[in-house]
Amino acid sequence: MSGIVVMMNGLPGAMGHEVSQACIRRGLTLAPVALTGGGQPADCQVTEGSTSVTVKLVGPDAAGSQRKALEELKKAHGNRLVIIDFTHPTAVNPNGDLYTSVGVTYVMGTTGGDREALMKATNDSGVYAVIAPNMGKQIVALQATMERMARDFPGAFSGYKLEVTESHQKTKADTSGTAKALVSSFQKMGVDKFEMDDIKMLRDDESQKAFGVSEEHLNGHAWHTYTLKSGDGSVEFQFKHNVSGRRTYSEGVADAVQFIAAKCAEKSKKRTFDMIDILEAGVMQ
Ligand SMILES: NC(=O)C1=CN([C@@H]2O[C@H](COP(=O)(O)OP(=O)(O)OC[C@H]3O[C@@H](n4cnc5c(N)ncnc54)[C@H](OP(=O)(O)O)[C@@H]3O)[C@@H](O)[C@H]2O)C=CC1
Ligand SMILES: O=C(O)C1=N[C@H](C(=O)O)C[C@H](O)C1
Repeated sequence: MSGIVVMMNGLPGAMGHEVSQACIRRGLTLAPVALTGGGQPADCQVTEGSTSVTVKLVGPDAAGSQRKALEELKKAHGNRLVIIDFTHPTAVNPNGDLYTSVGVTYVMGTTGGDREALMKATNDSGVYAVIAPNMGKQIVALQATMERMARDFPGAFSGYKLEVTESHQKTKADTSGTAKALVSSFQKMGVDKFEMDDIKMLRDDESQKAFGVSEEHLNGHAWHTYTLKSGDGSVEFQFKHNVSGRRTYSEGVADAVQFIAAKCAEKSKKRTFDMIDILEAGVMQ
């Protein structure tokens, strides 16, 4: 589908910039307005190659201004508009409610919040949406593999003890959504009692460096290690995915935007998707 316009909510944040640039590289049009958090400047500049866009930032302060910005974009671009959200865990549900009540297609990359409530609001509203805690192609493939393993071999790791450590930049507010998704598969494979609160989070420089993260990536990384040990300690499995920087996710977001715009255009009966659906559709670049 051509002529897609994306509204990048969460600019001028780290993912906001990465994703905007990926969308421009993909030939999508970046809307000159975006929703942001409190205390941000009036606008920001996104530059990719020879393209430079000044984006007006609409904060949550002025009542109704964020809704108005969405409604105006919807009026101007109709079904060619796709909203992208990489904001903050506390914004997941209010923003989801805003998108569904205005009736716009959206891609939610932000983690945290009440995921069940987000899914319910989205399914009930009938808007088209992609909701996923990780947009990196290979990590999505690992997630899909673990889901399949859990489906095909439930109990395969029964009696095993699980340990999960995830390290992210210290500004990350929540436990990794990706780690939670993988843990949910391991739980279905029968590991010993493991709660999401048992995920060990590293958020300080010293422990992150000891974990292997380089100085230059302390401000942007996502390192995950999942260790499964048999009851008698004689067998150990380890799964690891270490991402330094954020670029790998942004191409997946552009895939998600193109996928969901096409689903909306063809009036697909299924309306809510995750990244595994997109990987399975064979449209991740
Ligand atoms: N799905 C995926 O593949 C990935 C998901 N993520 C997730 O994306 C999210 C953002 O990460 P990152 O870019 O690193 O974070 P940043 O803190 O760099 O950026 C977040 C931005 O969102 C703004 N913001 C806060 N509240 C709102 C709101 N209500 N509406 C609009 N904007 C708001 C913040 O403004 P202010 O600072 O003023 O609050 C900030 O500019 C996190 O949840 C993270 O886990 C990250 C990488 C990959
Ligand atoms: O905040 C991040 O950086 C990331 N968040 C996502 C998560 O919570 O799993 C994806 C990735 O880990 C990067």
